[in-house]
Amino acid sequence: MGCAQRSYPAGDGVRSLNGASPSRRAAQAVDALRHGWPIALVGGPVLLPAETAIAASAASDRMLIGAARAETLKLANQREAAVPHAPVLVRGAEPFDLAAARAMADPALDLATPLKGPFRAEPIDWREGAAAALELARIAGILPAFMVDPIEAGEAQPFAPADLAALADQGSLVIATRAHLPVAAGEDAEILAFRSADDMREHVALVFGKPVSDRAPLVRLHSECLTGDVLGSLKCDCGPQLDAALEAASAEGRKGGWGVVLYLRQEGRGIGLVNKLRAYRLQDQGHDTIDANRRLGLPDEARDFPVAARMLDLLGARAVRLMTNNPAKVTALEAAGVRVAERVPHRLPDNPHNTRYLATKRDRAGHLLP
Ligand SMILES: Nc1nc2c(ncn2[C@@H]2O[C@H](COP(=O)(O)OP(=O)(O)OP(=O)(O)O)[C@@H](O)[C@H]2O)c(=O)[nH]1
Ligand SMILES: [Zn+2]
Repeated sequence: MGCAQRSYPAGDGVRSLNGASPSRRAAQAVDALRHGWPIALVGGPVLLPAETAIAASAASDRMLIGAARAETLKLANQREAAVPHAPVLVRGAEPFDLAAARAMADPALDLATPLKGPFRAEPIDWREGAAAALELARIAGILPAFMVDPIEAGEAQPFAPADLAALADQGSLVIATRAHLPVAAGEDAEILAFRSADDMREHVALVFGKPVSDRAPLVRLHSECLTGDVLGSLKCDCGPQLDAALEAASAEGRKGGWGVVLYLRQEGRGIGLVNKLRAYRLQDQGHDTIDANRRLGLPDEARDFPVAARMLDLLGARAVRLMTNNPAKVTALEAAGVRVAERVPHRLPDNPHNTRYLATKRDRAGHLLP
């Protein structure tokens, strides 16, 4: 192989954008990554997602990974490692085939598949595109690792870094439908489902009591946790927190006020279920919840709080009493335009499996926990 370093003039690829809108290109790029198809960065290389790639004979000289993953390979400099999900371009001594690329992508495999170096970090002159591609991988819920300009990659989906903004636009979020939903916490609850053209995830709100605009509702922003909410996982405190939030919101309704539980489909603090389970494997190897995310090359916090603010706005709640132990959540919601009139602590008893998790939230993420 040994292909010469290509240069990527800004216009390269623009001709192949076919006049599609940024939101269509962004949606098609996420879809491509989920299917294992390559994307063609405008002003940059073709990138093949290592985890999902279906091109069995693909091979490349270089890979794009996150800085914290590169640090585990002793490749990131200090400045890069300070931003764990910053892009790092890595050249291998030998070309990466798909198996080698996947081993590079997934740190949870390191014990089983030792990597064959030496590797070398190279400067990236398409940095904005590189960062956008890693973010796109997070949104797609796959490992942030790409083969760069691979041979035999198949047809690529054009993607411009600026297209990413379309995925963060809350403008199109609407209440899609609403219905009465009797639940264990209260028989008079109403469920509202929200939809946005740019996001396949359907968030919901459960409202107890009568919304009255002159009274701040008691609100819980609950982030999806399939393992804790549905399966009763003891590794976190999500299940008991959800039950207690529903009870508290319902009690507020019974007292003549109103209570709201937003159920936000942002699994694993926004990295998705599969990547959260990969983080659990790393936790089993001794890493805490924050380092586990970072070693995967992912942010330890990637939730979208503006979407919660938009939902509250659609419900008519401009000020809220927020049930949380996480001051960063208060700040994020206020930054998105919702006044937090009061922070209401939302602590539940711990268990032997989640004490380290809760201690990490307290000591490293600033949660107000005993
Ligand atoms: N990536 C990752 N996500 C986790 C882990 N444990 C729980 N989660 C997710 O974390 C989210 C809940 O966030 P927490 O940090 O527990 O709490 P919080 O919502 O910030 O704070 P509170 O409002 O005080 O509960 C859910 O989306 C869970 O799926 C983990 O070990 N790794
Ligand atoms: Zn959980």
